[in-house]
Formats: sequence, C-alpha cells, structure tokens
Amino acid sequence: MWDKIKDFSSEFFVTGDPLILGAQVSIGLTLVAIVFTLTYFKKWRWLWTEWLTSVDHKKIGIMYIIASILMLFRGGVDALLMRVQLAAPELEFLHADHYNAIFTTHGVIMILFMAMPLMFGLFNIVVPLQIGARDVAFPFLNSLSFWMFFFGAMLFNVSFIIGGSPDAGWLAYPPLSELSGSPGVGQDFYIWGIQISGIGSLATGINFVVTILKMRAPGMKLMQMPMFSWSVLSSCVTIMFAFPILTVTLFLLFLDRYLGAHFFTLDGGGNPMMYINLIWMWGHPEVYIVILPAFGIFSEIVATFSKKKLFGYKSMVFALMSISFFSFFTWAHHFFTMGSGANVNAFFAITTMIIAIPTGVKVFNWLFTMYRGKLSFPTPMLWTIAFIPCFVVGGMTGVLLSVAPADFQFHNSYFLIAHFHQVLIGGVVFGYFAGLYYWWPKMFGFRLHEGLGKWAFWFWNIGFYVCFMPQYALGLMGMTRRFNEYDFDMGWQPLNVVSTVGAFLMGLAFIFQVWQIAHSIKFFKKETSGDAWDGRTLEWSIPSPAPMYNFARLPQVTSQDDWWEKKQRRLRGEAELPEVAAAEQAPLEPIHMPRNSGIPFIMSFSWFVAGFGFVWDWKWMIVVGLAGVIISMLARSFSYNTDYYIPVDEVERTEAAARGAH
Ligand code: HEA
Ligand code: HEM
Ligand SMILES: [Cu+2]
Repeated sequence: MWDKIKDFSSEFFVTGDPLILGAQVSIGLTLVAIVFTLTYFKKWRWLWTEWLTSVDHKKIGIMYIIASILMLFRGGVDALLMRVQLAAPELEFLHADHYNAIFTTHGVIMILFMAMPLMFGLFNIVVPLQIGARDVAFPFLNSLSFWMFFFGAMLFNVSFIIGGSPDAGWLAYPPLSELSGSPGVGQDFYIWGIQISGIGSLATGINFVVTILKMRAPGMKLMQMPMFSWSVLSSCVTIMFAFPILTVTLFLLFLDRYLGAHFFTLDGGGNPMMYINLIWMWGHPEVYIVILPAFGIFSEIVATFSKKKLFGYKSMVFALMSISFFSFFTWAHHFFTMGSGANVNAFFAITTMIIAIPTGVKVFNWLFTMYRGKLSFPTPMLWTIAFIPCFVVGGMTGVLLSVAPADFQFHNSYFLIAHFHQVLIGGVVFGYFAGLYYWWPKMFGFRLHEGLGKWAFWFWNIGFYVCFMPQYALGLMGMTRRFNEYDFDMGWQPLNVVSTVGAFLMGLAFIFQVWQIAHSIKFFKKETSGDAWDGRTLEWSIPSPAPMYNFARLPQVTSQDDWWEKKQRRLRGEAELPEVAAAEQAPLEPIHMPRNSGIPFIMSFSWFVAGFGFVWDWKWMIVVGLAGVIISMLARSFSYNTDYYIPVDEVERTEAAARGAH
C-alpha cells in the first residue's frame, strides 16, 4: 500500500530536483499566505462580489493585467534560469530535460499567458471608453473569456507542480509531442491549458469585433475611430480567423495522444508536416495579433505627445488591415528548410517581404507625426521613441530571415532567437508598457512615479541590447537554439556572458517597475482632471477612474480626435456645435447595465476540472467537469434576471461626486 502511494506521488509530484522543489515550496507558501490574508481581513465576499463575478470591462481588464504581470514574472524567471545555464560552457545547472521544459514553458507563457492577456487587458480598459460605449457587446461572454484564459493558464502552470512540465518546444512539433516522444502528462497539460484559454481568446476576438462595429458612440464613423481601436479591430479579425485553426490542431493532437489516432504520425498514414503547417497557420498570424495593438498604442501616444494629429490616418488603417491579411500567407517561412521546394519557398519569401512595406509605412507615419510637433517626453513617449529603432532593426533581421536561401543558414540559430525577441520585446512588450503607463491614470485615478519609471525604462532598454545584440553574432558563429550546453572550444562563452548580464539588467528593470507601482500607491498622487495627458480621444473626456457606466450621456461624435477638437473649440471660445450641445443637454436617462454573474467563473473552473481529468485520464473527473460545464450553460439559459437599470438620481450623484473631485 505504502509503496503504491509512493509510486503514485513520485509520478504526480515532480521531485528530486532541488530547484523545482524550492519553487514548489515557495508557490505553496504564497498560496497559504494569500488564503490567510483574505480570511484574516474577511475579504472573500468582497473578492467574489466585486471582482470574480464582475462583468464590468474595466475590472476584467485590471484582472487580465494583474494575471499577465504575474506571468511576466514567471516567464522572466524561466528566462534568467536559462541565461544562467548558458553563461558558461558545460555548466551543470539545468540538465537537458529541465532546460527543455523551461524554454517550452517560457515560450508558451510569454506569448499566450503574458502578451495575450496584457493585450486583452488593454482592449478591455480602453476600447469601450475610446469609442464612447458603456461596455463591450457581450459582457457575460467577456467575463467567461477572462476566466477561460485564467483557468487555462492555471492548468498549464499546474504541470510544473503536478506531473511535470511539457518540454517539446512552444509549438509542440510531433512526433516529439506524440505519446511515443513525450509519454508523460506534460504534453497533455499543454494541450488542455492552451485549448481552454484559446477558446477564451477566440471569444474575446469576436466580442471586440462586434463591440467596435456595433457599439460606437452616435456619429462616430469607422474612419473617425481612434487608431488604437482600429488596431484592436485588425488584431481581433485576425484572431477570428487564426484561433479556430489552433483549436482544431490541438484537438487532432489530443486525438493522436488519447485515442491513438494517427493524424500526425507517419505510421498509420498520418504526417507530421500537416501539424507543422497547421500550427504555423495559427502561429504566424499570432505574432501579428500581438504586435498590431502595440502599433495602435504607439499611434495614440505619438499623436498625444506631439500635440498633432496622427500623420497619414488612412494609410495607417490600410497598413493595419493589410498586415492582418498578409499574415495569413506567410506561414511557411518558418520551415523553409523542411523541403517544400524552391517555388513554394519563393512564394512565401515574397509574401513575407511584402509585410515590410505596410510596416514601414507605419514607421514613417510615426516619424512624420513627430516632425515639427510640440514634443514632450513622459514615460509613455519614451517607450514609444525607444521602440522605433529597436523594432526597425528587429523587423529588418526578419526580412533577412525571409530570404529563403539565407534562412538555411539562420534557421534555428541564435540569429533567429535574437530576431524574435527583438520584435517581441522591442515591439510587443515595449508597446504594452507604453500603453500601461499611458492609460494607468485612467484605470486607477492616480499617476505613476515618473522618476522610477525612467530608471525602469533605461534598465529595460540597455538590458535588452546587451542581452540580444550578442545573440545575432552567436547565431552567425553557429550557436543553435534549444541547447543547454556547448563546448568550450566553440568560443561562444564571452558573448554568452554578456548576454546573461543583459538579461539580469532586464530583471532589475522589472524590480524597478514593481517598486514604482508600490511607491506610487504609497504616495498616492490623485489624478483629478480625468485628462492626464491633455489627450485627444474620448476616454479622456470622462473622470478617472471611469464611473461604472462610463458615460452618463453617450457623446455625440463629429470628428476624428473628437475630444481634442472639442477642447480646441472651447479654447477658441466658440459655441458648441448644435448636435453636440443637444446631446450634452439631453436629460439623463436610467442606464441599462448587465448584472454580475458567478457562472463564467464556475463554468471555466469546470473546464479546468475536466481538463485535469483528461490529462490524467480520470474518467470520473472528466464527467464531473463536463457536467459542471453543462449545468453552467443550463443555468445561464434559465436565468432571466441578467440586467438592471441605474436610476437617474444615482447617476446624478456619481457625476456630481466626480465633478467635485475635479
Ligand atoms: C511580434 C512578433 C513578430 C513580428 C512583428 C515579426 C515580424 C517579422 N518576422 Fe518574425 N518571428 C517571430 C515573431 C515576430 N516576427 C517569432 C516568435 C519567430 C520564431 C518562432 C519560432 O521558431 O519559435 C519568428 C520567426 C521568423 C522567421 C522564421 C525564421 C526561421 O525559423 O528560420 C522569419 C522568416 O521569414 C521571420 C520574418 C519576419 C518578418 C519579415 C517580419 C516583418 O513583419 C518585419 C517588418 C518590419 C520591418 C522590415 C521594419 C520596418 C520597416 C521599414 C523601416 C521599411 C523599410 C524596410 C524594408 C523595405 C525592408 N520571422
Ligand atoms: C525578458 C527577457 C527575456 C530573456 C532573457 C529571454 C530568454 C530566452 C531564452 C534563453 C530562450 C531559449 C533559447 C534556446 O535555448 O532556444 C528563449 C526562448 C523563447 N522566448 Fe524568450 N526571453 C525573454 C523574453 C521573452 C518574451 C517577452 C517573449 C514573448 C513575448 C519571449 C518568447 C520566447 C519564445 C517564443 C521562445 C522560444 C521557445 C522555444 O524554443 O520553444 N521571450 N527566451
Ligand atoms: Cu512568421
């Protein structure tokens, strides 16, 4: 009996490695501390009613952001561990198996559980405010999306403590990811964690497309929409076409592993190349899904801090949409070396290069917006300015990779690693940071400490170049990705040491950011105007943080940069435009709002349970989980009390209080 328990627990809990054990113990202690704090301060009910059941897009946005910052920390620790291992040849710090697991979880977490939720957080916080809406089109679905993401991410992360992490790379190529190549449960955690959160992402994509197309304030034409909302539209349309491919691909892999189907194995008539094509048909658009909103953020910030209208609005829209479109026709550039033949490679090389054109258009538009502008350089603008050269270099090395014959040399080398970190960090991460700094006062009603923010900015930037520039050289010197050890004679050590130092500088930068937030909360500097940066778009026309219904009266929009134009009219002492004045003076009406609901949380948790059951093939648990899902659906179908009205006097009181604070 005892032996049986011991056997089971050694399979269930990964033990033996002191590093993993230490991490497990600290995760356990943190959980205990959280439960204790919530109980001690009697905050459970507050947490449930105010947050976990909330359908308010602003709160959902904040939850996304908190989750993604935790994931940035986890992915960052993974990165530092790898960089320590690589700093010296033949170092015995991370063994090969452990190293495989770490780059796999690092890649998945950074893209799917850090970049995606941070992006969704910003969508949630900004889009409804920017287009003058009171919430997203489907608030209940929005909450469901968040919890599907959350529990999917948790399921993925649990593998680290229970059962062992996946270790077949962030895109899990077969046959390595098949049962024969990865007999443990790690790969099943991968499939179910990503599957569950992926469905949440697809729902978010649909939700925001509908929100943007259907919920814009009266008068706001598509071509008057702020550029960030345009970028969200392009990213979400891409999600709508790309994510179903991911769902199907993972489902087929699941069938291979669970039922012994042979979709992706050569024996039994399948073909691993089919997986590789499918996963990149999602995977390539995915990288544009995360970069497009960053382009939108930079566009807003550049215009705001240049005090000028965005240069080339129409060409910006056109560029966003054409990048979305072309992103579906470049996927094979990820496997030029896998034998598609010269014609196929030439086709995909050309489509890939074409994307450089709309991207270049955007870069020049940002530069022209700044040209002769009245520039100022608070932290959001600093990130924007640092992004431009960084992204251009990263993009250019992408174009080098897209030259198919050259890629036979670059493929899977550190040159590639440097390329994608440069676009992902210099583009995506810097972009979302810029957005966080920019919209922070809107989210929370207070400002972040600028001085500490600048320290973080410099450490991130210097750290970035120190870490990744040497990797281009290492790539050309022949160093390949996904290896934990190298021979001393290769002469790669000096540059690797430099790279590791750079990684730690970025680690320091992260600490500065945490310090910055803590410091800013402690020395709370209320942002009273609602318009922290003298902004141009509608989100700056309402108090910070926005009241739960956002706009007491829906604004009447007449132009691009509507709020800016309105402020200009006021400055010039002009009378308000008649239709705008009429909308502003209309009597208040009760505001229709969605009611909070616990169903999204419970349903997503049930998916977590079912997923966990599938991972371990515990039939009873699968049944319990799926039953929970079905009951949640039924409960939603039979609940009629899903909305309510905020009475006029309550709106009046809230507005008066907000105005009093001005
Ligand atoms: C946000 C993420 C992101 C972005 C934006 C990009 C953008 C680009 N990527 Fe990158 N890429 C990745 C993330 C990203 N990539 C990842 C994660 C991988 C590896 C995955 C893995 O294997 O694990 C990868 C891999 C990858 C490969 C595969 C290489 C290999 O495996 O051997 C290729 C090959 O063509 C490529 C090309 C490009 C190109 C041409 C662009 C272009 O979009 C860049 C366009 C931008 C510019 C060119 C700069 C600005 C333009 C101008 C200033 C105008 C003037 C310039 C010209 C006319 C050239 N990328
Ligand atoms: C903070 C600094 C970061 C450092 C120091 C870092 C470091 C690394 C290292 C050492 C590897 C493994 C290289 C190998 O052996 O093949 C890696 C892989 C990877 N990183 Fe990062 N990284 C960082 C940030 C990010 C971010 C922000 C993202 C995404 C948004 C990201 C996405 C990836 C991906 C997708 C892989 C490939 C995983 C795989 O091969 O399966 N990284 N990174
Ligand atoms: Cu690609």
